[in-house]
Amino acid sequence: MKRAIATVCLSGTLPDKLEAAAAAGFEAVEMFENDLLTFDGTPREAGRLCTDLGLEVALFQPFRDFEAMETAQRARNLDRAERKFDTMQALGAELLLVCSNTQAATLDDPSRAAADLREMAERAGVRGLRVGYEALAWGRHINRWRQAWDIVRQADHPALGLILDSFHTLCLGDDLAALSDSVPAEKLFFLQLADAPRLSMDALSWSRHFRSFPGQGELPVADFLRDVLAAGYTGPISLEVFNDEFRAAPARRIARDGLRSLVWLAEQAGIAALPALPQLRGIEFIEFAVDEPTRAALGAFLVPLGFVRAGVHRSKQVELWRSGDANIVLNAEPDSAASERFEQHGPSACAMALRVDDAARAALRAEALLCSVWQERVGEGERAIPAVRAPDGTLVYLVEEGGRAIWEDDFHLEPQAAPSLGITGIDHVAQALAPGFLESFSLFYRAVFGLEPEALFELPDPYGLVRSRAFTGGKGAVRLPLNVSESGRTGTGRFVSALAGAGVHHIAFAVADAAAAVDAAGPDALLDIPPNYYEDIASRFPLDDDAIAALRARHLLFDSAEQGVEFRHAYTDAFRDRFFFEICERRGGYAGFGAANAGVRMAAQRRGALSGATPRAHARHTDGRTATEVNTP
Ligand SMILES: O=C(O)c1ccc(O)c(O)c1
Ligand SMILES: [Mg+2]
Repeated sequence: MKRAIATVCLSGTLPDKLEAAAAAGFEAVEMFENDLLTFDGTPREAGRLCTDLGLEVALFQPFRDFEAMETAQRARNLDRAERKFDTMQALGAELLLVCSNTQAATLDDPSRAAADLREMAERAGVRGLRVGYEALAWGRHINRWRQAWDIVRQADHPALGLILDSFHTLCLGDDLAALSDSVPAEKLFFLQLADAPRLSMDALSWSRHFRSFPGQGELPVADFLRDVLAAGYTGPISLEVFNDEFRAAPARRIARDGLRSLVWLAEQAGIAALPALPQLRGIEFIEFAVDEPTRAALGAFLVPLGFVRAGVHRSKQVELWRSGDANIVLNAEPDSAASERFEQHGPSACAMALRVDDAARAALRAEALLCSVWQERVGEGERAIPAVRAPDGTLVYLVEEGGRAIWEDDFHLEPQAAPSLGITGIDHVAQALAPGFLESFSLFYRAVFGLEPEALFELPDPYGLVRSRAFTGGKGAVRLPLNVSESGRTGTGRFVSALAGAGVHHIAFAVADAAAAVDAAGPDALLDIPPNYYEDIASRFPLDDDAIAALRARHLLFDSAEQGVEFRHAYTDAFRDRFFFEICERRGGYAGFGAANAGVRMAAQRRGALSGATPRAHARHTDGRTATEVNTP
């Protein structure tokens, strides 16, 4: 089955778009008329460009406002069609998309529409061309595929068929029920696919600005594809996405995301197999790129959370820091992926390791989904751990559970002090993304690791809104909230600009008892929360005075989904106004992230940043000792 992409999906000039589509591996394109109009060359030259790149022009579009007009306009429209047929023949495109008429002047007369389309198809057929009719969701009289099909059936011309577009059907809450009973396979001329987030707005604005690739949104596109294939469709599967961010992003990245979405969708629709999804067991470690001074500072910053240096790498300038069962790797090795990251971005998380059932199979799946798989050079006797590159270049290591822990192979482990905070592991890792990366990351985590999107939250930072959607998998073993802010002044926005890119913004450690953990960390380790917050908590939740007092005394934030399903959490200040840490306790299967508290947290962190205060957790150990000394009894 041919895979195609509409030129409108991609940024740049027509040659940029075509090169990106070909480089990603598409076999065909839909030529948008506007991309041809602005191309500095003839349609024949555009066609040759496609041929040279190995791309078929599977469709030319759109042809608008054609059918069911008054008589005078009808003649002009047919002339207009003839001119476009000339263009198509020069271009080497055989199929024209006619979208349903949106003009106020169009007649509500399906017979007229059928007669007009029949005449157009007759003229196309003479030239060996074909016409496909698509119902736009905002068409004046025709906005459902069933109406479009009634007209195509009535027109009854071999050069006229139906074009299906998942967005136009799914955005209206419609589906393809009865498609295979009503439409013969040879009348299905073309298939366009797009996903979108569920938004409540008019269909036209939604379609023109917020479409996304399958798997990046919330519409049941895989079901849609399955229904079209069940009806016997064998033509190209083509992506048609109008998206403000995609238009501005590098064409090659977007084209690759597009093909990744089709590879994944083929699996979802049951027409192709990929190596099975990994079983996710948790987050084994987070790795930070540091240099020597930053390593000491970050180590010291982690001490109040119970972290101690637990090991030193056998051959590299890498340390393992550990609190309970949570692992943080501080990598200062010159000439490594981490040092490259440090040079470009300063202190930042450069890798995350997921515990999986089968690392080799997970890597094969990632490769099948067009991800680059990376392998750091290893020393004698050290473990080779494959890593997949996330869309921002961060490495996602694949660590197999069972057998010897990687730490035993690669590190000289040091005897540890007893864990003082009761940290049981990494609860979640939140990433701040530059605008335009949310769709890329969503598809990456969903397709490669099977993480599923949770509800979307809008979090009020004092200086702008932050949009947040968490991806979770392995029954809560892996939780990754993704945050995006259009404003450069929010915590998320400042982090993204400081980092010149996306990255891990905070790491939450799971504890069994948040109150005990805060007590163990000490009164200054965690962020102050204003008293107003606790007045509000008292009004929102059925907590008694003692429970409120216990939260307030420890600056713990609280959330509850229902009786007994509760979340208690607390944050550090940000390390150098960059990333920060959280401890959290889940009770009764609480599955969220305390989104309602994010605004309070962001305001408190902003106060800290504006007052120029030394990060609290850091301040405890500015007594002249280095992080290593602090850890050495
Ligand atoms: O937004 C539009 O006008 C438009 C045009 C052509 C299409 O195929 C489509 O799905 C939408
Ligand atoms: Mg369309």
